[in-house]
Amino acid sequence: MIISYSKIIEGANFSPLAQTEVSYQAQQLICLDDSGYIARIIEPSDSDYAAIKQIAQANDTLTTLRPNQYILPGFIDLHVHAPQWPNAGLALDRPLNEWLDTYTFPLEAKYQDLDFAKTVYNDLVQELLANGTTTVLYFGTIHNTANLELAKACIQHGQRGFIGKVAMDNPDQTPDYYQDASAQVAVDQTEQFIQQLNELNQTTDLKQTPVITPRFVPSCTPDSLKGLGDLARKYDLPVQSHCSESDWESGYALEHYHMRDAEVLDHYGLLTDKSVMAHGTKLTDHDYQLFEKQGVAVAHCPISNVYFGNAVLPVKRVLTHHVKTGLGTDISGGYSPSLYQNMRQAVMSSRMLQDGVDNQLPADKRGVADSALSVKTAFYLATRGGAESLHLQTGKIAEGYLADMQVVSLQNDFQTETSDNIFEKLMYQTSKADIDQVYVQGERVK
Ligand SMILES: Nc1nc2[nH]cnc2c(=O)[nH]1
Repeated sequence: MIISYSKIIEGANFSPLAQTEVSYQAQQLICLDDSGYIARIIEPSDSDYAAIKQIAQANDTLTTLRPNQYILPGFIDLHVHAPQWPNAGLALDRPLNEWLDTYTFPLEAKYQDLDFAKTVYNDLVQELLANGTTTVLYFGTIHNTANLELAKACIQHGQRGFIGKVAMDNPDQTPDYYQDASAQVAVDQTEQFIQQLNELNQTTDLKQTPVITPRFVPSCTPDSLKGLGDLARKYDLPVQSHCSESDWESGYALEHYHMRDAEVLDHYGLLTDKSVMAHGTKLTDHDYQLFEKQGVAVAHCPISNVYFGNAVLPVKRVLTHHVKTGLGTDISGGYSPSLYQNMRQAVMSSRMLQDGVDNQLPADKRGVADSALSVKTAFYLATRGGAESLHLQTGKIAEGYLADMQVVSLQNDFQTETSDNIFEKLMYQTSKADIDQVYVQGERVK
């Protein structure tokens, strides 16, 4: 049957097939329905290709790509601190706890100023979209009015946001100018934000999801962790936190709870199949087993981990344990808003893990065998890995998936005889300026 679609994009596309495989199609019609899904993909060999293309041309709903343009799924960033955007690129030479106290908490405290919040959040959301990122898992601040501004910026500019009011009530680990006044306040404000966001969602088709967000074990008290675990269960919502990010962080849990920090979060009901834990550089095999059992995902933040992680996350090992894994920029522990840059760093860090870095050691003692990631796996993490972590039907160019896509130009188009060459060049050479179009749920947002 010949039907018309709300938009059709004609061109070549790459899409993840599996953790180590990517599919390439040289020419297809990607047909979108009016709820923002890919309704149908039509091959040039299909008998109705020409007729459907002609209808779209007549309706002015066809976009035909140039020969050097490629469609990719939109990226999913699993870890962004929205309020830290003004600090991107600053102070990365300090250890995590010092960086938080000296640079991060003073900046986050400023978001009681709504004008400041609006300015920063509008800029950040547009910047991430311009970099091809269509869904983001955000930490906000402790301030609900500012967190709502972040949600409004996502709606206005057309990005799918998962947004958490940050809970941090431990007076020993948070400054008095930036903390929740008590565990009860942290939990009540989190519940209030859930309700406020649900109300805001009545006004839009692009739903923003509230996320339970204990900052990390050190900045919360046992009472707030327990209250937040109860909320996660009551509302069946995603949870995000930092877990085993550094020697200091994992040491804190051992010293104060005599448990690993993953176990502390699990004890309070915060590890569920909707939980996304950032970093995890210090997780053990025992923790991976716990994550697999509970269905917890890891947000791998390869740039940030170079500065604060104290180790390289062995992504292949994590995947071998069947732990869902995606990528995060961790602005501003990571300096770049681009998941392309993070895919590259994921590959580079994994190769350094495999070879080792101490040139005084013999080759066979220097590294961790079988650690190197391919760029195809990095692409998987930025697309399907993120989507699986958030239970989203996206991250793939396929029928029945959300039409979250980016159209990228390959400028340096020498040596492009094979689709693998084209794919590798796109992964390693794309910059923001090469991302020509971005679609979220079928709407063009760049
Ligand atoms: N990278 C990073 N780690 C944290 N641990 C607790 N808070 C933070 C943060 O803002 N950034």
